[in-house]
Amino acid sequence: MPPVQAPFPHARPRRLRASPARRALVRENTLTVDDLIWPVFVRAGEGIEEPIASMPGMVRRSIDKLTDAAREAEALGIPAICIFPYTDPSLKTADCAEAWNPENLTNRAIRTIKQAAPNIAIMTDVALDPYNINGHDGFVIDGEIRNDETVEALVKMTLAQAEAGADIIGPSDMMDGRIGALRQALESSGYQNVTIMSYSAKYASAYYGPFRDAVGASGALKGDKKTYQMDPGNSDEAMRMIARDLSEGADMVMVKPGQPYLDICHRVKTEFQVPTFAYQVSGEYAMIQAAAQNGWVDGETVMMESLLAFKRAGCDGVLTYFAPAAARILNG
Ligand SMILES: NCc1[nH]cc(CCC(=O)O)c1CC(=O)O
Repeated sequence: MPPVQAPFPHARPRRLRASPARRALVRENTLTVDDLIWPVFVRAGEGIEEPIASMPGMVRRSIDKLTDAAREAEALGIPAICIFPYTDPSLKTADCAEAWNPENLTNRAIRTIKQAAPNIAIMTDVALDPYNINGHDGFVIDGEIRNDETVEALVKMTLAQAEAGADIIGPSDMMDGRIGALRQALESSGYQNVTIMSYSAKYASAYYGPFRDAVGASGALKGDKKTYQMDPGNSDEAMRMIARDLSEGADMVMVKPGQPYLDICHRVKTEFQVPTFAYQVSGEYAMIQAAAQNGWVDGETVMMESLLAFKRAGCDGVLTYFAPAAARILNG
């Protein structure tokens, strides 16, 4: 039944907007610090915070500095960080062996942060691109992205991350069958409590450009990712990917990018009623920062509005480079 509304002037919708108190009482959705996951970039060295030109305000940190940042995020009440490595080009190979090296940057960062900030959950990225000489998320053999060989490598990568202490595994590779393979490997290796947040509906998007600079993959990438990431024109396909990943053992699902795909977020939550997340990706962040730096928009207000929109669309949380800035505002 549609909501009953008296005719004007008995109904004046503006009455409910007439003061901050009344607006607060009837607000349907709110953003809280509990909704935030902070993606961060780690690099080699010590004492380093290196600015990322295409993501104003974001830096690549050496492990010691990243650990300080994780402690600050924990103190702000941010529930999780997500670690992405900037891999030295000399460590990139066609067989991507660095991806499952127990001593790679990500795994060392996980161990150090676990000690220093035990209450923040650590999420990782599972895909081969930071380690791949050609910048792809999967193995390239004879010019083709190979699915099944890649899944075997992702299993090794995941087990190394779980061993290091990762709480949430984030497969972002879009290979077929990887969720089932990762879940089975985690179960049989004693990691029953490791959570999988699947990048289930990940689109082949130009909004990832600044991220590829941040992890040093832009120069390496040959071609595009359209044979594994989804076509931006598709919506039903996203529902099939979500259903597939849930049936293989994903605990949480993600839509990526975020703001241009809020319709997908809403469909996922409405059709599946499962923990649903969005990734406000690097290009979304860069666009807001660029406009704010030029004085064209009020950066803080646009940031908070963009994050609230994810809640309204039905998301349980959002991966956002704005997490600390938003948390500071929310904490007052
Ligand atoms: N598998 C890699 C990965 N994991 C997260 C992002 C993008 C994040 C962002 O743009 O902020 C990407 C880039 C890509 O698929 O090319």
